[in-house]
Amino acid sequence: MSESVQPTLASSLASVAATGPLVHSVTNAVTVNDVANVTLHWGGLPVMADDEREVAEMVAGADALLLNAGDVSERGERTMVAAGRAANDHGVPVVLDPVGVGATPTRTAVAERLVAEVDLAVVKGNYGEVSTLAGAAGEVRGVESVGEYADIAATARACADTTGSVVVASGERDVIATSERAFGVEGGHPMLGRVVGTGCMLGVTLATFCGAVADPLTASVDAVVGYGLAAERAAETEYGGPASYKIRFLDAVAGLSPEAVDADLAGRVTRLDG
Ligand SMILES: Nc1ncnc2c1ncn2[C@@H]1O[C@H](COP(=O)(O)OP(=O)(O)OP(=O)(O)O)[C@@H](O)[C@H]1O
Ligand SMILES: Cc1ncsc1CCO
Repeated sequence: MSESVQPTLASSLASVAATGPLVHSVTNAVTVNDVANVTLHWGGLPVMADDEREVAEMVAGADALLLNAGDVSERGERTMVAAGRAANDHGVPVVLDPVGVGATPTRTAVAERLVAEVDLAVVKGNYGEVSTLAGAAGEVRGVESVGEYADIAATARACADTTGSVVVASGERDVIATSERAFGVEGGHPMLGRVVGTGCMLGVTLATFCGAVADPLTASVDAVVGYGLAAERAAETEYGGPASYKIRFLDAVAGLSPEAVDADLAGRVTRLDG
């Protein structure tokens, strides 16, 4: 049995526009500029503070926190734990992107510590990362998911159970889960898979929506649907390859105003069994 869920993207975009959420990202050096720009293009305000002395002060005034574990270091781990705890103290929603968890024991230990010590609103990973956090067999090489995932819906629900958060599992088809329910989201474009950092940009997109929309599941569904829509609009332009596609994608995000969103997004989000 499956049922459709109607996304509320226009309403969430209007909330982001009205709030202009300050999104504090503790993130990796590879994709930091793309993460900052996509935050701004959604209508949020990016800040990348990552000094251990400053993060608690900065997050106190933020609307959402992204913890992206793409750069593991002892200092980075301490910074993320401090930022996460401060966010919890101030009721600021936290999105965790456990980049590369499962690739090395060190990355896995850092991600597991963050899950244990920080209350998370959303965890976003590719299929391999989500499977690793769920305790299922996941295959992560570097930061890429490489394995076969027969029942990612059930695995994402198990991950939601383990982490106590909404889980977004990215791949050819994104899956969004709580411990009770899982949804599949149609849309997006294969070009996203050819650009480094589209997972990181999805993570901060989730944080931006969480900074303006109170319910993390609603924020996640609308963020993933909006991300996919922007990817499709970018693909309709005349891009020359992955590099220019990324620029078109950022432009498409900036162009997605509430008025510019198709009314009919029905059928994109489907309840999954499992
Ligand atoms: N083949 C595909 N078709 C459609 N969308 C895709 C495809 N591959 C990836 N995507 C989209 O790209 C985005 C990033 O997902 P992906 O699983 O590649 O993240 P990731 O491995 O964490 O990325 P990165 O490490 O480069 O930041 C998601 O929105 C996902 O839906
Ligand atoms: C390639 C890479 N390595 C660490 S973080 C990162 C960015 C994509 O996740």
